[in-house]
Amino acid sequence: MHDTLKKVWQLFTPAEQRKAVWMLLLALFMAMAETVGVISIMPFLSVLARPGVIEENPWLHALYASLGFAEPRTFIIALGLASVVLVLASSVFKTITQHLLNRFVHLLRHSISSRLIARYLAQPYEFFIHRNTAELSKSILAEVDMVMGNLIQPFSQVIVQGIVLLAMLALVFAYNPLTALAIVAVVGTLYGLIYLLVRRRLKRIGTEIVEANRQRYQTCNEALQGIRDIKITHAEAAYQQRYQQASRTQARHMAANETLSQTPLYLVEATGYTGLILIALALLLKSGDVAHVLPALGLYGFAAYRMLPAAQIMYRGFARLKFVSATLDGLYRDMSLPLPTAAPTNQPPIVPRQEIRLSGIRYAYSATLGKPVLDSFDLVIPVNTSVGIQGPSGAGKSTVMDILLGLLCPQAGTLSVDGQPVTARNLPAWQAAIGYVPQHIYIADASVAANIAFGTAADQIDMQAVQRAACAAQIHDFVMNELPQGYDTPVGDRGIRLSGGQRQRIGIARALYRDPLVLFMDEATSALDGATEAAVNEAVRALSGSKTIVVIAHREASLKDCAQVIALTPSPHGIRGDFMLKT
Ligand SMILES: Nc1ncnc2c1ncn2[C@@H]1O[C@H](COP(=O)(O)OP(=O)(O)OP(=O)(O)O)[C@@H](O)[C@H]1O
Repeated sequence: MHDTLKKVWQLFTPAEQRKAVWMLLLALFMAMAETVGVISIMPFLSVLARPGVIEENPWLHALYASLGFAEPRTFIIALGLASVVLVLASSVFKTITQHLLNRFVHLLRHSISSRLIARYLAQPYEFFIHRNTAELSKSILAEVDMVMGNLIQPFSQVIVQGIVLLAMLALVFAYNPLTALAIVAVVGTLYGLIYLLVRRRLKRIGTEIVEANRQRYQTCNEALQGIRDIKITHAEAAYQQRYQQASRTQARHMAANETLSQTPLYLVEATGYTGLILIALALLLKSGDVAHVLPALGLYGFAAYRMLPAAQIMYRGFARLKFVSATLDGLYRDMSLPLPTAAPTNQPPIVPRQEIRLSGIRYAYSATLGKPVLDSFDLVIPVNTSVGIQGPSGAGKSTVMDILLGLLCPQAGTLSVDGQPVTARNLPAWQAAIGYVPQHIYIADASVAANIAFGTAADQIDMQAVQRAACAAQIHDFVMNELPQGYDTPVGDRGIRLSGGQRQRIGIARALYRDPLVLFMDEATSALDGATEAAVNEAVRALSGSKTIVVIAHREASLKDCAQVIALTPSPHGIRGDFMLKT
């Protein structure tokens, strides 16, 4: 448990840790207010039952005398009113404190999930090659909530209720130490035994629920992203079943968690009330006078009324700590991902004047570390020329492009621009100089203009640049003549309202929006008809008259205008780095 709490503590920023200490203090005051509220009824009950107690009890006597009461009846009324005021004041204080605690917990949820998404986004591209994106969404959206709901919120309650419990016990102890010890023994043994019995099961279902959640998110993601293939292959039932299985496991485990963390309440409640009746009978038999028994019974009754829920809430907090520990482990691991040192953002773009060069590149994907895709690979791209990269499927064309883009970091060799190596520090400056059209274009559910000016805030979109890029990409006429709201027309989720070729042209326009001097195109025109492809290629070349263009294409025709074509060929040893120059 110490380990779990340490992990939770480390999820907080230093400011949140300080705030947590304040919250702890507030919780302490809240518990004290609660205790004062409950205890304040005791003098009232005592005097009500037996006014003679005013003379016997020095505190009550001093109060009675100093406030100048003439008769017990008005004193009883005053005590009753004072108790009501104290209970009301304590309720107001508790409500305010509870709101502050709730605010703290929910802002913490917001802070942790925001920091988690920021940490993911700061990871190098290679991180996303290894991790399933549905799993990352699950961590940001579901697991932070799960940890907050099952751990931090209940834990703040454990503290408040723990203090209430201690205060009540102290009260009973002051009145009758033996009874207090008996309560500790009975309630402690009951909860302790139940906790020992269920904790393994809680941990197991807590681990299984992480896996069930992963499956739910992944299935949902796959089913909705691959809906076309699902429709064609009639795979709806298979996906539905996969989702149902995971969802049912999750539901069963959630229910088991609820039950396991609630069950003792009924048992302990029954034991508590049995104990109360036994104490009442014992007191009555001993004194034979109901008036003598009433204050003691009032005290035990109130103590039980506050203690049993407090003990239950504490037990539930500990049970949930066990249940959620597997989820917390995953969250803690991801929140501890190293943050790459942020490169300065105000560097001017690295615009090549002579050449872009790859030298001695070795790159192996981590899944196949022993089998590099590229080994001792060299490539020189002179500026203001267009270079084509050709080769059979799987030869490593996209890998070369990803290294040129700075998305993949080679294990050996360098990418340099005019002799200046591109490193993590100046990578943003290199990327600011390039435009890229990927093989699969991602279209956001936004307007045509927002998709072309991708990543630009809506009020900062340069419409002139949008139109210039759209004209070059041969999409301007379509946007103006056929879309109902022109550049403001929403294109639907992943551009579902557009044809493949239209999506591709939007991708090309996006790469051209910032009018980059270097343009990388990975199968960028493969979905276009011959005439449109020729027009796009011509427009790209003509756009500034002096661009360095690197094109990957399967089709010879797509590369016919390139000044040189590099053909990647797999070597007999599985190492692909040989290339031949066609001019
Ligand atoms: N994430 C990855 N993990 C492991 N291996 C990978 C990964 N991505 C690509 N590969 C492997 O690297 C090799 C080169 O892939 P790459 O995508 O660069 O080829 P390509 O020439 O662009 O192919 P295509 O023309 O089919 O797009 C392939 O053998 C592929 O299986």
